[in-house]
Amino acid sequence: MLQTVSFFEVLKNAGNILRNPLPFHKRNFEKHGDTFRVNLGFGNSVVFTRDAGLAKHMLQQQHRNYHKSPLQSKELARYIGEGLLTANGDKWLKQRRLIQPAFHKKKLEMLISTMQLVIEQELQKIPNDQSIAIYPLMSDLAFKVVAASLFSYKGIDNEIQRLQEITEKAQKTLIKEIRQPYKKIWYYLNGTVRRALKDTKEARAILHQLIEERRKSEEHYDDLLDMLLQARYDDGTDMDNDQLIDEILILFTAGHETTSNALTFTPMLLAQHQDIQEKLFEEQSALKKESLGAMEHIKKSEFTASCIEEAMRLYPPAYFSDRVAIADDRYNELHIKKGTTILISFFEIHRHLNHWDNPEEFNPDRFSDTAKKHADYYFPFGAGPRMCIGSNFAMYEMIMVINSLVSKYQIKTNTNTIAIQPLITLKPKGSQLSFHPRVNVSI
Ligand code: HEM
Repeated sequence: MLQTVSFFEVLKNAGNILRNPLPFHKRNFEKHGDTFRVNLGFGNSVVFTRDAGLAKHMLQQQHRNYHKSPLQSKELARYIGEGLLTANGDKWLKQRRLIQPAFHKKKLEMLISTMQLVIEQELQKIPNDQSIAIYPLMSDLAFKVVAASLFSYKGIDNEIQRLQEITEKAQKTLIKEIRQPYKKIWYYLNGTVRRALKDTKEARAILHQLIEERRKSEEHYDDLLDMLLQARYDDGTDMDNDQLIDEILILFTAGHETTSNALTFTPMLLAQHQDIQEKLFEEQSALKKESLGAMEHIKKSEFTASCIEEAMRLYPPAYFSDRVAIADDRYNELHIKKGTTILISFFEIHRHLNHWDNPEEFNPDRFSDTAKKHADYYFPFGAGPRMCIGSNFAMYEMIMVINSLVSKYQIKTNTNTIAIQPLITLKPKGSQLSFHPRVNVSI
């Protein structure tokens, strides 16, 4: 029988939970163990877990018995449609089979030069020797990398800019609705939701036009859009424009904020750990001498990968996920009734004393051999068949960004703490850093 946090306890802490639910989660895990129930009143409850075995059970071994909760399959789907991230069951499987090949490592290699170009352009916006908020810069960079990988965008900067504004606005509106459910009706009445949905229609119209132009074009771009247009279902048919637009909006949403969060937390941690930053710089200086091709360079940037992996352990951008049991199930002694919603805290699993020595410490060497050795309790990209389709894409992009930053600059900070904002993703709160050019570095 699971221990339960009462509805009274939830109400008493409502203000704090709204601001940052993580201390409430931690307190209750410490008090009630790795899995407990939270009573949400009116007959509703959610089970919280930081049991890595239960997480794998739901995401991997018994994944067919667990669907995404209405938070993703309904609320998020209202803005970005029904596709990879938001669909369940057969529809999800059909889309995953179709889209997966476009994210295969070999295909991604074709995107590397486009990604590198955008990254270099965006990083040029960093002023020397001044304190700047790095998050907005990384947010633009991450959006543009996905957009350029999809559309190779030449001459459509305005359209891409508008798509970014709309994607970001839809996410903000959804956060408001979720975090302040009692104001939900107000957001409908005062037009906030209507405006966001109207903008979404505009985004769909822009994408429709871009897709139609590409369908008519004789040129090959070898970008993600070409790959998605060429993809065929088992019966030989292709995606219609509506489905393609859903999937593109999903790639924008799933690949944008998560990546910008990790690309902010990693330099912040490096700024606070100068010795680790120096080790990274040395790895890069040595690799430069080898004059490798871009892909080979990424693959050999092992310490960079370890730093990013360790940053995502401490600050997983997707810090939780949830599933609903669609039939009764059992995990060890735990009976899981049909309809139970279970929230998995990746944040807590990544800091669990059973799995990590000194979990609060930033120590990239934990990942020195291979991240696979932690695969049973390390889930930055989820696990099982619904694991992030963009994990390689994201790792390549992040390695290129961090390599470029550390090779050119010494990154510094005035603070030894990192403040967080847990919203749909785990975002940094404040991201001031200063970038000091390294002397005698050829770039
Ligand atoms: C650091 C960056 C990223 C992180 C931490 C991340 C994390 C995750 C996680 C944890 C999931 C699984 C969610 C669940 O099971 O409930 C997921 C799914 C997904 N991610 Fe990512 N992601 C990142 C970047 C990307 C990028 C760059 C793309 C695409 C360009 C992408 C596209 C997707 C899609 C489409 C799904 C849904 C897959 C499915 O359900 O089949 N992600 N991501």
